[in-house]
Amino acid sequence: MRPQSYYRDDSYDDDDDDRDKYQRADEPDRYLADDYDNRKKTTKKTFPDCLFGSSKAVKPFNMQNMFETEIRRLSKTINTENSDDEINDATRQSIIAKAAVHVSSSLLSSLFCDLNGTDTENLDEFLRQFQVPEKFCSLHSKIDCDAYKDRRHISGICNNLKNPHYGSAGTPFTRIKKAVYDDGLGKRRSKSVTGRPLPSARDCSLRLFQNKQQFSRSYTNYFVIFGQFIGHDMSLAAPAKDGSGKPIACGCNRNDDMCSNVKIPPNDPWMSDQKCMAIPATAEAFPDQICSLGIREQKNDNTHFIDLSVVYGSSQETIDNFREHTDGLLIVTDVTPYKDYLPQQQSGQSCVDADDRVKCDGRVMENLVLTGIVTQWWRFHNMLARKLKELHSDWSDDELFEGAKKINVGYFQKVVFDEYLPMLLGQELTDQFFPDGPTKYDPEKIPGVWTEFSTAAFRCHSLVREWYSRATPYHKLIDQKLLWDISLRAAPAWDFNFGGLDAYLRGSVNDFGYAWDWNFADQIRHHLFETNDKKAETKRYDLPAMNINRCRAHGISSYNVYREWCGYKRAKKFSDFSDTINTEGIQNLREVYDDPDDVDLFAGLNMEDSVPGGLIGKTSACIVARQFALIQVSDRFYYEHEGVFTPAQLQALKDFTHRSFMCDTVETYSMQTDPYKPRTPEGNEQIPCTENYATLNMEPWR
Ligand code: HEM
Ligand SMILES: [Ca+2]
Repeated sequence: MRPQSYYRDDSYDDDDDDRDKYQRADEPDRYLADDYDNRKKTTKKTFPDCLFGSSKAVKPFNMQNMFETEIRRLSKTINTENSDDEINDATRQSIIAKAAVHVSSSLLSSLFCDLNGTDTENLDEFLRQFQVPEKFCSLHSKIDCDAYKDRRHISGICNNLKNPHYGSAGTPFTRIKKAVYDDGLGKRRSKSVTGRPLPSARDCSLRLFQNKQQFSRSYTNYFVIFGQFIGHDMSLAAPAKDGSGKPIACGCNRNDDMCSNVKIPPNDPWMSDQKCMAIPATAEAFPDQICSLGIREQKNDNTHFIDLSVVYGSSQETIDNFREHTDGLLIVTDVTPYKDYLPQQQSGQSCVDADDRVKCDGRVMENLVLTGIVTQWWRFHNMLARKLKELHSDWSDDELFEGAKKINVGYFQKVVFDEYLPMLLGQELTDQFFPDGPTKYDPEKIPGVWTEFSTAAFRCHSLVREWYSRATPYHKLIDQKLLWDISLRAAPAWDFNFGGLDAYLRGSVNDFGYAWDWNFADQIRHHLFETNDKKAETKRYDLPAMNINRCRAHGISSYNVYREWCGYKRAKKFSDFSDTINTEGIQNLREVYDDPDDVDLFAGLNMEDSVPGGLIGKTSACIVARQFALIQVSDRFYYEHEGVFTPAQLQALKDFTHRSFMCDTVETYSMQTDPYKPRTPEGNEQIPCTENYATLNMEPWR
């Protein structure tokens, strides 16, 4: 039995004409960006009367003035709040981004007189006509890319020589479809197309999702967490910061656009002891990569490229802290006789289980398998730097560092594009989106990570399992831990009696992942980051609910819109979903949502059947395939694009097998040929690392 509604007791049987009952015939369909695009072509821009000639209208309009006044106002508030703190660059940036949003709103209120009731669909178009003055937006600044002609900049700038900022860290997520917000500007989508409130994201999660612990026999947990690692390379939604640059502390009573809290419905069987999940909003950003005004967008703190941001960071400051500054090496923690660990962070938050000396990177230590994967690429960097040093004893620290980084990123891209993606998408979609291997670099393409990709399509959270095995170097099972035991916790990594950190990596190539469906592990749906602290307002989180909530906060259109973008018909009634969702899934959706156009993207995607031959839902696969194709063609340094590697170097990267990489970077006696796939007695058996092993052939780099 699926749980009943915990939130809305007025849930009613859907009959497929509900939409018409609640929506006036002449009412614009606010949620359909495609319709918007079509209308735009045919209708002329019309603004309310009061735009011109009204006493309220600002005319002539001086953007620079409005900006300066707004920034002065905001800085003043900050100065009085934090008289001791220096205003640093990040703070200035955040003031300016805020000012942009404020100026947008005040400009709009004066031009449109009254935002309520205006045709909000035109706002974005209108605002985009104005550029933020140059001195307020660093993206205008001229950059000398000469030094980066043949190596990547740490922040991703100069990857595109024509538009140096494209794809760099701190630029906004781009979008497939125009944002839909309640007020047209940035307020989280909260209403059904019928006008009634949408159910709370937690309510959706409770009623839509289950936990049947369905395993997939086709991939390992290592494959699953590798996906998390890739996602974290491309995307880091910047958390909103307060005036002094500190992360926002959200409480359940706070109800402004800095927090995206999720309400807990009454009678929630798991969370009745908390009122909400308090969640900081994503920091706002200029709407495009050229500083126009416009409606709210979200900031990506990582480079959008696939360039191992999780390993090297996205800023000079970060990487400088982690470099040894001799021989191109990264700092490590020596745990002889085992392979090196990541360096100990000097500052930041403590891990949950540790005293104040052990700092925890919330992202790297999200789970210890992920920590292990980051460690593997860290170790590999140092292996490469040492090998390059053997070949080029005269190279400087910088040359060795950049050389090793380039090979590391190149090999990572090989694994992502040649191994991970074909398996995730299936051969059919891979052939469709990557027909002749990599396409030529195209500087006109904006290498943007789409908010729909990072907030929904690539949040493969239904694959996340409950229990995590530890295994010996001979792959004998030691024991299993709940996600909770290895999430933001350092101690198990130091537990060398049970194999230390690498025990989890070894376990992950033996464990299956969960299947793509609407089953989510209780560990992430009811117990994520659970704390025993009685005083904590948020005692635990629900990850699928957070995903749904994030979709709404990021102004993401409904699932229906993306179905259509992927070539399926836009559903007018729930049963029209039947080409992507089975009967039971459709029934689930019908019980929760008023209208097919209400279905949140994340929810819709996780009700879907998998793409034939692939491992994730049909629409997700379509979005993911297109996203990776876009990132590939807009990445000047993509490993097969001209000039990055010589043909012999490329061949060496291709010949270096994933299994040998595992043998090089994991403390293990043996490994299966394809670590993404479960070991089988024949075809994918685990064989000793001493057999059929060949490390990366460095001759072409001599
Ligand atoms: C143990 C497993 C995992 C945990 C505990 C976890 C947890 C989280 C959390 C807490 C967030 C932020 C949610 C929010 O505030 O909106 C997040 C975001 C995300 N997750 Fe996961 N995740 C896991 C596995 C995965 C996997 C397997 C994938 C993909 C293959 C994935 C892809 C993503 C992506 C793309 C984001 C957005 C990142 C951003 O833009 O900041 N995650 N995850
Ligand atoms: Ca990146």
